[in-house]
Amino acid sequence: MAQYTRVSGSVGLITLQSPPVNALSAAVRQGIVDSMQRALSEPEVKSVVICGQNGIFSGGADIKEFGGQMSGPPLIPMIHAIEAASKPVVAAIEGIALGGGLELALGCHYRIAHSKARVGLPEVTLGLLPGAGGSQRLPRLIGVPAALDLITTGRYVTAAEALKFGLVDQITDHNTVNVAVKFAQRVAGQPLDARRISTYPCLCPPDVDVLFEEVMQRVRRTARGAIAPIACVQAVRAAATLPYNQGMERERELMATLFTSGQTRALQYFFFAQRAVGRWSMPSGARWDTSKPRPVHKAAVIGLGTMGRGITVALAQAGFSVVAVETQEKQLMEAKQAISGMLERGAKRRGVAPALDKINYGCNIQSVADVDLVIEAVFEDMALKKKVFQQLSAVCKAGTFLCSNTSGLDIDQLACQTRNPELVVGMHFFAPAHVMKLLEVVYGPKSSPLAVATAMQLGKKIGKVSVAVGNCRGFVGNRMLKPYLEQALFLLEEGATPEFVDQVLEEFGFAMGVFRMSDLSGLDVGWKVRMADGLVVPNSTTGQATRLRQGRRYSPLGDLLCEQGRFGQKTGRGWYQYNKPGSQVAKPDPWLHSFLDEYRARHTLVARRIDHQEVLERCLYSMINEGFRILEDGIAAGPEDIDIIYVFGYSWPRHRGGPMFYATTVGLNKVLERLEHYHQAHPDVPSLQPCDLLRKLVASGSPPIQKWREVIKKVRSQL
Ligand SMILES: C[C@H](O)[C@H](C)C(=O)SCCNC(=O)CCNC(=O)[C@H](O)C(C)(C)COP(=O)([O-])OP(=O)([O-])OC[C@H]1O[C@@H](n2cnc3c(N)ncnc32)[C@H](O)[C@@H]1OP(=O)([O-])[O-]
Repeated sequence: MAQYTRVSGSVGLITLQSPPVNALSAAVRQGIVDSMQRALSEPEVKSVVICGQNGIFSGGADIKEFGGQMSGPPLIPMIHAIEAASKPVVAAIEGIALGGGLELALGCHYRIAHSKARVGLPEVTLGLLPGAGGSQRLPRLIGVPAALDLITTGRYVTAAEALKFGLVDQITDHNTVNVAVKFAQRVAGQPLDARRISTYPCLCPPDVDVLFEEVMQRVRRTARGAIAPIACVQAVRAAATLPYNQGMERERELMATLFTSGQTRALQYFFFAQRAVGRWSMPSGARWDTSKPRPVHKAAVIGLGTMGRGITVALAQAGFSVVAVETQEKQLMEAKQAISGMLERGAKRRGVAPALDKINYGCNIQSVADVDLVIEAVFEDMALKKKVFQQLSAVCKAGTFLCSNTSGLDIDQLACQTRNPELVVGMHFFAPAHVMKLLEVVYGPKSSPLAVATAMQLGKKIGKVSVAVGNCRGFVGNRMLKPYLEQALFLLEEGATPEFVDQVLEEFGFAMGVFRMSDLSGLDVGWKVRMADGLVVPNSTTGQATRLRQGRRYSPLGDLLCEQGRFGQKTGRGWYQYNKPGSQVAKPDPWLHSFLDEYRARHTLVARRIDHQEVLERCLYSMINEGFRILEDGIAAGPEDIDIIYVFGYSWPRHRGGPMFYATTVGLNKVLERLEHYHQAHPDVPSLQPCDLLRKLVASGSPPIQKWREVIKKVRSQL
């Protein structure tokens, strides 16, 4: 709701009251309409101030209302009435003014912001556009180029930048509401026509058509199939080319298209999923709100290879003191240089001083004796990691948390090497560790809720989206990646090419198809894991046996490439060819096509035409099926955990919500039916055999994804 009070005798103060972010729900909108009527009707009131409770102006329209029937006064006429008001209305912006919240402020005649406030129109991140006049008023106020930037990116701007844009009229370090009330008293009675933004001409730079073309090309290139960024450009173009009312009509049309699109539903689901993963729980019943973390002031990183360096930078940039240990002297010197460079570049981008003094380097593990938490990032070898955990357990002070950055090895085996296995968890970062947002926090059977809570909080403090998952081979992300990669290889055996498979997956929205991604991360990484698992039969040339492992279909294609030193970008040859080792531009390789033809001939495989649908269904449904197995095993507490992991860690297109949400858009019964179809065709591929949980969800009428946790709980209780 919104509270109306009269202050300083002549100022009507309207306070938005809907914690935690004063979202413009139906009740808040009704409160604003009622309060404005009172303010305009009371003769003593000469001007009005709108502010938000709890130091927050407004987080915008109430996203929770989008799924249902909209009720209460609509936003657009409410804002029009404020703009048309006969008394000056001043917005007092504290904390944040986002989306509809900023659009409300743009309807006011003046905007006063606190120096720490941030404003923005992030609707595009929800698959929408500023649909309450923002796409028409903002270009008129700050110009087309700046408006295009803010609306197509959804980025927030600081109060200082907003003042520079002319988006706010004044910023203050003092109590913003008091400053706004004084300001409102000062402007009372002054003419307002020149303060009604909708009446402003939309000033365009001379090359405006070129600008729109450039922005549209950039947006189309980076959108990866998302429709909202394109609609945002079209809406601003309407502001630049049409009178205000016609522009508003165009905004309404575009918004209506987006509002009913599957993409905004996926992005709204994703918005709340991002918040849901913070409310973690473990099968033991331990939860985020019952497990208090222990503060970490000083951390250590053991092993300064690529991952160790990124983790050290992430910790130092977040203000933690870090002891960075690398036993190899030469590696240590190279790491020191690399880390300093990453810190300096990062600091330059953010306009702050590099946190070089936060790090103490050493080559002796003794130097971590007094830290609160250690992250081990040595080579992905169990024997080596066990040795490190034994050393750490002997060296570290009592109570030190021991964490491993392993990407899939057994956390419990590492915990058993220590005096306090309850203080051991996995902290699985994604490369580059100082850039990628995702962190899988992996708990083993002995991990304590205290250790999980501490790792989750540390993840949040270093700017990561942390997801708590159980201990199993590959955890969640890499476990689901296995059937996805497997199907891609089988499709090559049956007639597809890497280019075609990648094209289908990139059109679906992945930043990189499976084969380009494999070349980037290095084919030898998986090869070494398969060798350790005894799956690789060197120099396997012909015969069915080479394509079966324990009765399961297996494709040795990746092994055969590695045996020829084709590790991907790092060797200049992989599934694609590259100009030279390390270059990133993938080009189709005729050698690989003839290699595939010979391989099929050797294994009496007849290539057949494979279409888009089959590539998508086999690669994605096998991954989704593994997702259901993970939920059934309790390794992930809910579908949101899996979807957040895949969007932030594996470039699953955000506008498709994530693998599990995508399954709901296809229809669980369709996913089940197609898996059954493919499993029938490939009975020696267990990852295509539909998971029981999927069958149970379909049998119970395919409940909405928000209801799956209840079904999972019931299914697991029957296990
Ligand atoms: C017409 C108009 O053009 C269009 C159509 C629109 O206006 S579309 C809407 C445009 N607005 C946005 O995109 C801003 C979305 N919000 C945020 O970016 C962030 O929330 C935040 C404001 C920067 C605060 O971050 P935080 O980290 O301090 O807390 P939090 O955990 O994120 O949020 C705290 C709690 O508030 C809930 N919440 C936040 N914003 C909300 C919103 N706009 N509607 C409903 N709930 C919201 C959130 O789910 C969480 O709930 P719970 O999990 O505790 O139950």
